[in-house]
Amino acid sequence: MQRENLSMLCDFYELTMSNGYFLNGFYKRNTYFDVFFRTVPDGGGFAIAAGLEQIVHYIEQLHFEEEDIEYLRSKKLFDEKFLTYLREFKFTGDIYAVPEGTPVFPNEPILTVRAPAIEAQLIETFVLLAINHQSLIATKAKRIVRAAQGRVVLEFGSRRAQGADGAVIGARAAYIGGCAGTACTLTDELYGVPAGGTMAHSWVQMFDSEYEAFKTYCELYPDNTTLLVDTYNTLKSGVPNAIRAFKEILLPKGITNFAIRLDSGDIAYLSRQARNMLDEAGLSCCKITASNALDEHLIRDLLMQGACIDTFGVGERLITARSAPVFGGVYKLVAIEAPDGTIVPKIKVSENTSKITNPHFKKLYRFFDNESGKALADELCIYDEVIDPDTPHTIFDPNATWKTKTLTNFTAKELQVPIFKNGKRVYELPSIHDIQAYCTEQVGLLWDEVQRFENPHTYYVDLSRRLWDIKRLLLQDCKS
Ligand SMILES: Nc1ncnc2c1ncn2[C@@H]1O[C@H](COP(=O)(O)OP(=O)(O)OP(=O)(O)O)[C@@H](O)[C@H]1O
Ligand SMILES: O=P(O)(O)OC[C@H]1O[C@H](OP(=O)(O)OP(=O)(O)O)[C@H](O)[C@@H]1O
Ligand SMILES: O=C(O)c1cccnc1
Repeated sequence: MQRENLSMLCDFYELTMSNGYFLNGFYKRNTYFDVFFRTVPDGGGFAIAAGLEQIVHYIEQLHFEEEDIEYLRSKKLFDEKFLTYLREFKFTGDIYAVPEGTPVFPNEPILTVRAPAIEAQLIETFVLLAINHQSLIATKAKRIVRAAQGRVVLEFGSRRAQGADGAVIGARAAYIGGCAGTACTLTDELYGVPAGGTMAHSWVQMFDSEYEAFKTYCELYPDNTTLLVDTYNTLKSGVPNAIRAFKEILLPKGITNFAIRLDSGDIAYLSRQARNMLDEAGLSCCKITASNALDEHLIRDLLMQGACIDTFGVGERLITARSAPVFGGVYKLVAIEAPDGTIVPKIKVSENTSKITNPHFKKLYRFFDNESGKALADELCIYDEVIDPDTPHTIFDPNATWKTKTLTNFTAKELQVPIFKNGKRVYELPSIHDIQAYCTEQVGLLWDEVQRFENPHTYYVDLSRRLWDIKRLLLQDCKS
């Protein structure tokens, strides 16, 4: 969380390598690292980038305390001069990243670090954990929200999250992905994600009667009351008692924005029956919330069954991204600077061609069709390449180079923006509401074929001709 110093939250090898860089004279050598991922969770067509704000806070407070240095000394592995260097350690490099909420695709750099070797190495673990966690949850939330087809989705998962960060930061990411709010109070206090909720079964059980429980709650919280109707018998007692409480307590006050919540049983059937009962009682204003181990598949299924649901409360399957709980973002060295400042591209080779990295300090462009406004393809270019939108631009599939497409009436947008320059922040963090709105807008610019749940079209992430040539030469020259 943003108030803690998390400099020691790194894999131990970052420190042993850094000690080695220090002793081998590499530590002033500028390096370039890219963060990218290889597959979209759940077989989706796109992911949502998130986690940058936590990285910014982390970088800004990056330093080692005396007690950290004492701990490292106790390991008897680190050179005294390295430990002295850590005393003054701070981040002095550059970071470029796509803004949070941007739809992103496999193999493109979400974030790029240019920094002296030790600095770039030491931040690897935190940078990856922030992006991997929040991008995972934002991507899952976007799927769930899209399945709800405009209905409200609330994040209810804190109690089932994997730890405090999983809950608090996870709820932040869920909001970026389009949830309307969260049950997590701390996420509201820290990040301004609207917190709210309904009631638990314990409230209903506490009173002598269900009606008394409902009546008391309506009197206490007349605005936005949601009554949980499944503690005893949803249709025989829960809904009738709720109708009575609404009519006796809220309607006379002119209040009409209330709801019931269904949390067990056949939600499609119960919601249709409850809707009929509410309508017949003249309470068509009453909304219906549903919860109980929901996810995008169940929500789609419920809607296909004609469920009458206005709001979905989604907990465990969202906050743990249960169906695909790993966002495989990686942090790879793509270039180093020679002592004269020349940028030397580096590649990581693999038997598995999809794991071969894209070398060099790069730019990431997204092309939009000027007529439809839709995103056409992304292209990775060398850092000094400029794309002229007034000249036709031919892109090609890097894995099947004969497949080409020439773009004419297009806009080219650079996706990464500078976040840090020489260790100083140059980026103003947007509000969480602006991030959510940006995410909604940008996802709307993807073709439906890329957005669909099953077997989406693969969105093109191409390499410029220059980058492709450099990659090919590096692969030819590569020495083991
Ligand atoms: N109509 C439906 N179609 C598909 N899935 C549903 C439907 N109604 C409920 N579910 C889902 O079925 C799962 C289990 O519900 P089930 O009725 O077996 O248990 P429950 O209602 O939690 O039981 P309990 O009464 O003990 O709380 C939940 O994930 C729930 O969201
Ligand atoms: O199922 P999820 O998607 O995780 O949604 C959150 C669940 O948490 C609550 O149940 P819980 O049994 O923990 O408490 P309650 O019955 O006392 O509300 C709530 O009633 C939901 O069922
Ligand atoms: O407010 C709610 O209804 C709620 C909050 C957390 C978990 N389940 C439900």
